[in-house]
Amino acid sequence: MTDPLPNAHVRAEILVQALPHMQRYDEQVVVIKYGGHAMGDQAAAEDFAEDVVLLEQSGLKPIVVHGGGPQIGKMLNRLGIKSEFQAGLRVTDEATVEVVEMVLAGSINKQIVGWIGAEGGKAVGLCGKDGNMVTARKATRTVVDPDSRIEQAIDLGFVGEPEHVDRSILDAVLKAELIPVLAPVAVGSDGRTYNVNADTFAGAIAGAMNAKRLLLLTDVPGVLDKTKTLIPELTVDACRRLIADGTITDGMIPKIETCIYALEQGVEAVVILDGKVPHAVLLELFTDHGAGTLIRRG
Ligand SMILES: Nc1ncnc2c1ncn2[C@@H]1O[C@H](COP(=O)(O)OP(=O)(O)O)[C@@H](O)[C@H]1O
Ligand SMILES: CC(=O)N[C@@H](CCC(=O)OP(=O)(O)O)C(=O)O
Repeated sequence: MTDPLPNAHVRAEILVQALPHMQRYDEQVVVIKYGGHAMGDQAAAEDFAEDVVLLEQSGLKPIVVHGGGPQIGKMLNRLGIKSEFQAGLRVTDEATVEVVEMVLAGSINKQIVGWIGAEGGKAVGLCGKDGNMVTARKATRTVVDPDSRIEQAIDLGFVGEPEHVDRSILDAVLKAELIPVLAPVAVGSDGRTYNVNADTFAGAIAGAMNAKRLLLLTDVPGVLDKTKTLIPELTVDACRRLIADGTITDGMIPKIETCIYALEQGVEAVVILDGKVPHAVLLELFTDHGAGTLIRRG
């Protein structure tokens, strides 16, 4: 007979092991970045919301930062606007930034707030523009022309890089025992809206909040080697070698750059893990074996 409630069993088993781990995290901030790919699975999304509520009830201070790349892509497609990426970032013109804000700070943000509410938690959905929480400068990138090998600057439009995080709003929200859910949209010194990569945004939040852990939930088990086997633990130096030899590519590059930045800012450890695994967050924080790839300084 099939188990009618397999995830409830997973959760119960995890909770038996959880107590000593909970003490380790007491009152500590944990930033959880929930990627757009991980969000696609409704059952896993509900488990995710349940985990976030349980963390808050256990005395931790979870902060959720969400992405929504695939969902933005779908909406742009419906509106007949072409998606273009350069160096892993969405080239964001006036029309695109409007859609990005609508999808991220509008529908996805409120959907996650709703999931957490349905699990008995109280979440507050914000973006970086609220109270000038996250200010951004225009992102600059260069690409090397494959034929001439000449480096060229590329204009990404309204793509931002976090410049300053004002933690006072987040402190107030956490003090009120509410769960912040943040969309990676920021404001520039020119008052314009900037689209920030969600991993980068999560790293800036984790750094500013002196988070104990930054968890990056994606759609792969963690960092994989050339044979597609999970690497359970990596140092910063090892990550740099894997980027240089082409093992780490595409969307995993901004994730690793975020990990390195967060560790430099004092975050104790960063974990990249599969958000589609039932109760991935609880497994990582509250069991001995953890999940995904743990990245430490060194
Ligand atoms: N070495 C690697 N290990 C795991 N994933 C990798 C690696 N190199 C590149 N990737 C790619 O990075 C993707 C995760 O980044 P991304 O698609 O941006 O996720 P998200 O939407 O969760 O932010 C994986 O689905 C995979 O295709
Ligand atoms: C500048 C830039 O690329 N911004 C991203 C923001 C969303 C994001 O990062 O979502 P995921 O985490 O699901 O990939 C974008 O427009 O797709």
